[in-house]
Amino acid sequence: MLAVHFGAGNIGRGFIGKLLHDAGYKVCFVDVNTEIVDLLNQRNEYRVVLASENQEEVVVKDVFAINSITNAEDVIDHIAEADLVTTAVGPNILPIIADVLAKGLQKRLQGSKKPLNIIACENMIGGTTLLKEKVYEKLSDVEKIVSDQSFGFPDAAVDRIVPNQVNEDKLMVAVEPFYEWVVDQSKIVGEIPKIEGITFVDDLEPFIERKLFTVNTGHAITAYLGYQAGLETIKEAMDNEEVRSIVEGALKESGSVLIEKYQFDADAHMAYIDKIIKRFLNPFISDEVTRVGRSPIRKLGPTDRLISPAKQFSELLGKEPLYLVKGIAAALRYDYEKDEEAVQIQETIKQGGYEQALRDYCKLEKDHPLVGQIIKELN
Ligand SMILES: NC(=O)c1ccc[n+]([C@@H]2O[C@H](COP(=O)([O-])OP(=O)(O)OC[C@H]3O[C@@H](n4cnc5c(N)ncnc54)[C@H](O)[C@@H]3O)[C@@H](O)[C@H]2O)c1
Ligand SMILES: O=P(O)(O)OC[C@@H](O)[C@@H](O)[C@H](O)[C@H](O)CO
Repeated sequence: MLAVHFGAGNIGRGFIGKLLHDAGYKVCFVDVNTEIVDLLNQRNEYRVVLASENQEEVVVKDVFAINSITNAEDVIDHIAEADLVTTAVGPNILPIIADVLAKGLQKRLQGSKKPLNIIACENMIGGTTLLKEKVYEKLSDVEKIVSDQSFGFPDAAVDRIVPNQVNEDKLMVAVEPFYEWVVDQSKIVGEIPKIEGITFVDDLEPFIERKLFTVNTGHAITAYLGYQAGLETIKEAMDNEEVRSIVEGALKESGSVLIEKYQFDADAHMAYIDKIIKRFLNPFISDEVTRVGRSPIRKLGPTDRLISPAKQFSELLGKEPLYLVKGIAAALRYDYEKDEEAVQIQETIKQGGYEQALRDYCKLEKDHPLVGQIIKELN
């Protein structure tokens, strides 16, 4: 069995590639990073180390890689033959890979009639759906009709903290022990792939919102407050009492939305929050606040981890989200100069003030109650 996986980065190698290998797939990584592609082809294996007391290590074998910039035709040929396609490239890159993916699917339609599932493993609501839209923009009307029968585009939620890291062995990747991969079963075509570690569900929405509005809401707020306090890592930020109490407050707020909306058991959800906070405090992981805070325009988007739970708290529960607002304010203050999106937000604020940034990036109009609350917090 062949799996084509776009993105041989932290999650690609440290999580998805490993699970696919364990399930018996030969993994073909597609990336634009020449050094990583060459190393994968020289060794055909890499190490994954668990960031825990025992530092257990496994070797992921039977892998190779293709550079999609210099070797797009090869990527297309492999998609035409693949049994599964997955991605972990980052939400902003999905529209870019859509081109080569569409060409691979077009080629496949000329030959094999084997069904194929494509799963985007990105931190966003509807990642695979977005990828499908971008792919379909490149197909003819007839190809779209055949594709509807042959190709499945299930959305997914993925959870495993894999920090940026510099290791002597450039292919090695250290990952936290915990992981969760949930896939929307209703959109699968053909047989359900047998991959240990994937939970297939009929309704993904509660799972993706629970993950994004707990793990990623808490993570982002820790990062932005930590940055503001001059701290470098997520653990350092969580060790700061003030940061921690704001993060805990924000997770109670997003939690009350999730409990109300999906009828989650309140005690079980509090246990889920506790577990996540412990993961942020993992002493074997050093995760920079600038990685976790990366791309603040994306993170301040209307359906993402900060604005969506705050809006739902305000609109669904009719209350003011005190702690989520503090997190949003910290995100708007994030001025890390090596992050292009942070620089762009600061420029917008300089030109048009906070109201303009809230309108442009968060899609919050002036009369939304959150706008006044966020600006009050910023002032
Ligand atoms: N790291 C984590 O803790 C974590 C956990 C869960 C989900 N995620 C999600 O997984 C995705 C990847 O995150 P990551 O942390 O692995 O990032 P990363 O930067 O380590 O990996 C991304 C990889 O994509 C490659 N890439 C960039 N453009 C490409 C292109 N056009 N074609 C093919 N490959 C391309 C990069 O070279 C890089 O190797 C993101 O959506 C992220 O939100 C990350
Ligand atoms: O990947 P991002 O930029 O959407 O978010 C940064 C981190 O919060 C994220 O990568 C987490 O480590 C991950 O989502 C844990 O499952």
